[in-house]
Amino acid sequence: MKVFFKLKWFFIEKKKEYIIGLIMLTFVAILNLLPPKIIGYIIDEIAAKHLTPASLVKWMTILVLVALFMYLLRFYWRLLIFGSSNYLAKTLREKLFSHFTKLSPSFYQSRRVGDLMAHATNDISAVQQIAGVGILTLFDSIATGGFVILAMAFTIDWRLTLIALIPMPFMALSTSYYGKLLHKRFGVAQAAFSDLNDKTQESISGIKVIKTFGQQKEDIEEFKSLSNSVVEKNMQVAKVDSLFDPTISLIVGISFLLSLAFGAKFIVDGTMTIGDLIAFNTYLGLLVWPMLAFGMLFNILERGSASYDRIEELLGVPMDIQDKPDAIDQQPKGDIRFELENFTFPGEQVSALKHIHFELKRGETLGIVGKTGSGKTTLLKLLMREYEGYDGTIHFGSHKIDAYKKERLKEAFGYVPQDHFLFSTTIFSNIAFINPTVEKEKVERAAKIAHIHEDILRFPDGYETIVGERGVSLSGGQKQRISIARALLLNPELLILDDSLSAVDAKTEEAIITSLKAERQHATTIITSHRLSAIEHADLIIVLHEGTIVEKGTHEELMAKKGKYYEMYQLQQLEKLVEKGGYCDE
Ligand SMILES: Nc1ncnc2c1ncn2[C@@H]1O[C@H](COP(=O)(O)OP(=O)(O)OP(=O)(O)O)[C@@H](O)[C@H]1O
Repeated sequence: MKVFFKLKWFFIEKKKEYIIGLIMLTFVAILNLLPPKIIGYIIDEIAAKHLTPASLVKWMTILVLVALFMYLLRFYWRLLIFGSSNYLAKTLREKLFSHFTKLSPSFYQSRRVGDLMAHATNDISAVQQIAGVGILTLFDSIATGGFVILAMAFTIDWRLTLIALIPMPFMALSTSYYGKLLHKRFGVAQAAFSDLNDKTQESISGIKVIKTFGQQKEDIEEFKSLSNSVVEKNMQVAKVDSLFDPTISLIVGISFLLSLAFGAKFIVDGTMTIGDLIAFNTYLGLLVWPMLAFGMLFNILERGSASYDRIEELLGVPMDIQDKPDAIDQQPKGDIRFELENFTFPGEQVSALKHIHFELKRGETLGIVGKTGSGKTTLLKLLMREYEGYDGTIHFGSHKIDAYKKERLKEAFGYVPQDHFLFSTTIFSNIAFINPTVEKEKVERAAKIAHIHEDILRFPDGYETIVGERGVSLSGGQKQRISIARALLLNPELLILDDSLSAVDAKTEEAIITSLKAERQHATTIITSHRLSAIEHADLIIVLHEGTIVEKGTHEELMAKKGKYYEMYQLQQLEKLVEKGGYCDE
């Protein structure tokens, strides 16, 4: 029942609908009492040979009118109560989705997508049940059941009512026991469903890899085994679920038996009429649903409460990085200054970055090179404030990055990540992602700087060509260049290319870099790369090794130093030479 209290905010919001709906349900419950009473009365009239055709027509008309009125009331309460429960599902879904969009990368690293999807579907529908069927069963088990019992006791016979109610405590005990069992098994079934969801999501996303390695059969087997596990766990739920109805029917049957035996005795004693016994038994029949509802209520509340707790737990996951109360509502502009002593990822022992000190003037280009795992992306993530908790400071313009509102800070970046992502929509919409109504000329201009315009014109529908699963397949280099165009469209204060030229050939790389230099003379650019040709032109180059800067300077300075950069340069020249078959055209 505590879950109703937890959902107080929703019931208050929808109080009008629930109050009107429950008033209608009360009317239905009261009107429900009339037919048995009328039928009992008619039978007694028949037995006493008092029934006239006129009174029969009168009672029949009343019965029909009662039925019609109940029909209308039942339609409207369903509309109000079940309609509101849909609204609860919609509100929770939106809250959850909006919260998901604000959570940090570390949250997504620790949670499985399949799990999150299961929460957003199964758990929400279990909570929705509380506000719909849950309210109905609560009302029916207490009010409808209560009215029927009162009608039996006060309008027919209180002795027989007490006798017929003897088996009831057993029902309360068994439903509560089944409820607990169900809660446990439902949790297990839910976990199995999450695993299956996860597997499906992973298999569909990784279908190319699965096919390439010819692992379809193994994948299908694994899927089958998870699917079987879901069925098996749900069977365990169904077993308990299936015990509910027979148990309740058995208890109701005992009630009928008792009422028939003792009712017959009371008729023989002359303390009860046949009509009364028939009316009593009809009431007892009306009691079956409230009793079933009582059992269902436990079930719905157990499931819904566990689901609501899980949803609340997710909604309670704090956004890792929050704005300060006096955060600056202004987009940062200007020089970038790193004075970072140490950064370690949450839960890790070893530092990912140490002693990172450099300054980049507005409009300059920074090149970051280093072996894989040397900390290039981590440095960028800190600059974009995806992680905090480091020793030192990072300035952007005249303030530290954490002094700005996060939204405003983000606006300053045009970030092209290593693992670029294109949506299954048109090329135009992919580039115009941040501003779908932008003019075509601007999109084309960005595409020209990223040297993808010509490629796009060659596609069947030009900029309207659909990419991804529903459309054309693009090469890695084309995808990278579309991602670059997307970032360029923002005309960002700081453009970040995180190894974003790795899949384009050397000539295209050079052309892109030349256009970027010409277009972005007054804005800052950071390029990380394994290939030195991508950063050779930079105003400042830093060489990272095991999370720390081992060299920094311009290309010429670093070459003159004959250190790590020089070694990398020589090695890459040699590689180029080998690729060309041993001839150097310089
Ligand atoms: N979220 C994380 N949690 C813990 N460790 C991480 C996390 N992200 C990266 N690391 C670790 O930090 C180190 C630096 O990783 P980073 O991605 O910055 O390297 P990189 O230089 O960008 O490599 P690459 O060139 O392969 O992209 C690596 O050892 C990596 O395993």
